[in-house]
Amino acid sequence: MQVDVKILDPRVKEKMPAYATAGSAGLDLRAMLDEPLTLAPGETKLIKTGLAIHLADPGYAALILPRSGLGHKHGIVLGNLVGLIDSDYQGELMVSTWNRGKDSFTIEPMERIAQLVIVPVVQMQMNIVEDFQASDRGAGGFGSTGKS
Ligand SMILES: O=c1ccn([C@H]2C[C@H](O)[C@@H](COP(=O)(O)OP(=O)(O)OP(=O)(O)O)O2)c(=O)[nH]1
Ligand SMILES: [Mg+2]
Repeated sequence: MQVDVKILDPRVKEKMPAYATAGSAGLDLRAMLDEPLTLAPGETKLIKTGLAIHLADPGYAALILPRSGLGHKHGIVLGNLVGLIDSDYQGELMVSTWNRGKDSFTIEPMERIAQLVIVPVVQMQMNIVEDFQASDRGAGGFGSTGKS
């Protein structure tokens, strides 16, 4: 799918986000920092990516997700847990970077800090009803089907 992209930081041009393998779902986003940024345990900083995208079609959205290595090994995840990029958003993609770990972590300029995934979206039209047609599950949830 073709998406309009604006490059807001010339450094992006040298290292354009790319799918690492043919089957990759995510494009890695880089930290457009001027100097290394140390995040103390518990600290959150909004980091620029130097990129803007305009999906334009409400049938799509983009998600910003953590990278598994950074998240699992170093506790570097997202302050908003998941970033949701609306199809009509035209501003710079920003990564809320949260150190949920116990140690300080330093992010280097241009380091790949998160990944962007395009997903299909369905907007719902609300059909208001008094009762739902019965389903097997009904209102059961939160472990109602047991463990094994
Ligand atoms: O990690 C993120 C999350 C959001 N955004 C941008 C794109 C998104 O379309 C816009 C609004 O995001 P969201 O709707 O999640 O935030 P909000 O707090 O509801 O702000 P708004 O009132 O602007 O919708 O902010 C980012 O750049 N990075
Ligand atoms: Mg919103």
